[in-house]
Amino acid sequence: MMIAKYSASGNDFVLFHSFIARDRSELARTLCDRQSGVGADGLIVLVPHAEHDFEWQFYNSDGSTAEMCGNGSRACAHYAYSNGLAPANMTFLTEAGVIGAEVEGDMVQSDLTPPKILRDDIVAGGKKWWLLDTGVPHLVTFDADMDNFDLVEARALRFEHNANVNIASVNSDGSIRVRTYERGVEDETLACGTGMAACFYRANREELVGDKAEVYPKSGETLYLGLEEGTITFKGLVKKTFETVLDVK
Ligand SMILES: N[C@H](CCC[C@H](N)C(=O)O)C(=O)O
Repeated sequence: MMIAKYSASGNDFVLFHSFIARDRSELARTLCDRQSGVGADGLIVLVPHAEHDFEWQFYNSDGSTAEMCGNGSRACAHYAYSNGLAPANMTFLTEAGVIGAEVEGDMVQSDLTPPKILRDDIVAGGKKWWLLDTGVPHLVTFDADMDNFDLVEARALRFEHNANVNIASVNSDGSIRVRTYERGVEDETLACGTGMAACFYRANREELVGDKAEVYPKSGETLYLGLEEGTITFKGLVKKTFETVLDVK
């Protein structure tokens, strides 16, 4: 089976397509292992869908499934278009709902599911946190000192709230820096799309930024976020690192 390895702003994925949806949790753990496998933050498998261009199965590197993945959706759209599985402007089904995506060269925009504020009253570690849903759950706090990301504290909050954990800082020019501890990877990743979306949305709701912002994850790449009629648009470059034949199914 041909598999592809992609990086979307540093968040990296193994992808392939299949006619059959099956439990691939064990395969995800095997392929995503950075010592004995290909190495990735997640596995994405595209399968046929009667109404949309395709449906996907998304697995974190620990084999857990997740309803949505912002960076994965951008890599997946590029993979689908490059392999003739979908037009440049496509829709596909995730457990979070239908995602629209548009491919322009290596620049891909995903339209995420409508963001929800689940809680805005959490206090932990002397910080005020919001819990938001941008396809998956995210805790968000603002902290000017981005070096102040305590991964031990983040891990505890991740399990207490079963959510990804983000710290963000709004720059004077309205751009946002974000660091994310990712559920299911159980570590900080170089980028987390739904996490950047959650940080952007809180900053927008608190009038710290307007309806558009550049967001910089740990990888330092530039992502373009927007809020259009209640939908968060998420745009940035993706890179196909390599493709190869592997005995997977
Ligand atoms: N680890 C997340 C899913 C992937 C999210 C992230 N990679 C993104 O780009 O949105 C979770 O289990 O909630």
